[in-house]
Amino acid sequence: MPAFLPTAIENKLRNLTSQEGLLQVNTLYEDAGREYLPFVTQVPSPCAQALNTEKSERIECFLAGDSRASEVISLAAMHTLWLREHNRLAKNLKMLNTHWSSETIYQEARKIVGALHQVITLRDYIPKILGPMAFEQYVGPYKGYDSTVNPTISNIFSTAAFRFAHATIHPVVRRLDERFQDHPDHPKLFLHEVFFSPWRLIKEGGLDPVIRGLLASPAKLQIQDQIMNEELTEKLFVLSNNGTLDLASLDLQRGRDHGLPGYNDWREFCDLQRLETETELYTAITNRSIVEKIIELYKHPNNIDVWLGGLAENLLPNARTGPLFACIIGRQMKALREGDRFWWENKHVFTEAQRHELEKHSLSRLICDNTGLTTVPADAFQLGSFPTDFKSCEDIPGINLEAWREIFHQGKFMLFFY
Ligand code: HEM
Repeated sequence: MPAFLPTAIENKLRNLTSQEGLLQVNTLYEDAGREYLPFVTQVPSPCAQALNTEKSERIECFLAGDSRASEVISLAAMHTLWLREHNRLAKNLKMLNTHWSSETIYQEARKIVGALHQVITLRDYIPKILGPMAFEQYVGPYKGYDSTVNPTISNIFSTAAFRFAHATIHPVVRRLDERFQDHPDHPKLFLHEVFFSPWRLIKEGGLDPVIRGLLASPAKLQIQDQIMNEELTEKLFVLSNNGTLDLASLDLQRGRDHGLPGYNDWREFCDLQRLETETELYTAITNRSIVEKIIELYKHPNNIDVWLGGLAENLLPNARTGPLFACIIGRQMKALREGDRFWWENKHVFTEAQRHELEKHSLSRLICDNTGLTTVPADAFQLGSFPTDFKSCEDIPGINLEAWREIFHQGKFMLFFY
C-alpha cells in the first residue's frame, strides 16, 4: 500500500466502526481463519472468473490502496500480508493500551507498518538489487533528515530504472505444499493464468501455497538475449485494455511518452562514460549479437531508449542491475530516505527502544505472523533449498510491542515509557 493515500481511499479501506483501528477485510471469504482483502464495490469487476462461475459465486477484484493489487496473485498475496499485519498489530496495540481510541491505534499501527516496509526494502531488498559496491556508493549509511532533499519519485526512476524488475519476472507461478514440493492439487500456472485472477487465491488453497512458491523458486535469470518472456510480451493483461499487451513495448513507449532523454544522456548524468561507437558499447554490454542488433535498430548509441540500454548492461557483481540503473535507483533510494522527515531512523519518530524492535523485523517474520507457514528462510530475498536453508518461525526474531506500551505515571500518561 502506498505510504500516502488520498483520504477518500483511506476511508474506504478502514473499518471505521471497529474499536481497534482495523482495516476492512473480506466478509465473504476467509483463508483458514485469516483475512483476505475486501472486494471492490463496483461490480461486476473486470477480474477473471473460474470457468462456469455462477453470478452469485463471482470473485471480484480486491480492494487495496493500489488498483493494481490484483494484477498477479503473488502481488495480491503481498498486499494481503500487509493487511493482516496492520490488523494483527492494531489488535495487539489495543490489548497493550486499552485506553487508546480507534483512531490512535489505527495511526500507530499504520506508522509501524510504514516503518517495517522501509526496513525491509532498504536493508534487505535494495542492496541485492544494486550490489554491495553501488549500495555503498549511492546510498551508504543514514546520516539524518535533510530538508533540502526532494524525496519525490523521479520520472527516470519510475518510467525506466525501477522497471528493471520486468526482466526478473519468472513466466511460471509455482504453488507448493507443506513440504515445499509442487502442490498435488494446485499445479504451477503460467503468468497469463494469474493476471487479475483473485479467484485463484480464494478457491485454490489461499495464500500459503503461493508464498511457499515465492520463497523457494528463483527469479528469472537476467540473460542479455532473453530480457523478457512471452508471458509478458504476448499475453499481458491490464485493466485499461481489452486485448493482450506487450510489457516491453509499454515500457519503451512510456519512456518516449514521458520525454525521457536517451541512454547516453543518463550515463553522463551518472558520471559514466558516454558510449559513442559500437566498440565502446561492448564495454557496457558484452553480448555481441545484442550490441549488433541495437546498432542495427538505433543506428547510433545516442538514440538508444534508456530503459533498453540500462536493462541490457552487464550486471554489477552480486547485483541485479548494471551501472546505470544502480546509479538511478541508488540515488532515488537515498533521496527517499534523506528527504523523509518521518523516516523510521530519524530522531524523535520512534523511541530508541522502538527502533531497536523495528530493526528485528523481516519479510520472513511477516510471513510467519500472517500465514500458516511454520518454516521460512532467514532472509526471504535469498533463495535457499528446503529444508536445509529454512528455519523454524520460532527462531525468526520479531517485534516486541511492549516498547509501545504507554504507562500511567504520576497522574499523566508517559508516552512509550520503556
Ligand atoms: C508479474 C509481474 C509484473 C507485471 C505483470 C507488471 C506489469 C506492469 C504494467 C502493465 C505496468 C504499466 C506499464 C505502462 O503502461 O507504462 C507496470 C509499471 C511499472 N512496474 Fe511493473 N509489473 C510487474 C512487476 C514489477 C516489479 C517486480 C517491479 C519492481 C520491483 C515493477 C516496477 C514497475 C514500475 C516502477 C512501474 C511504473 C509505475 C508507475 O510509474 O506508476 N513491476 N508494470
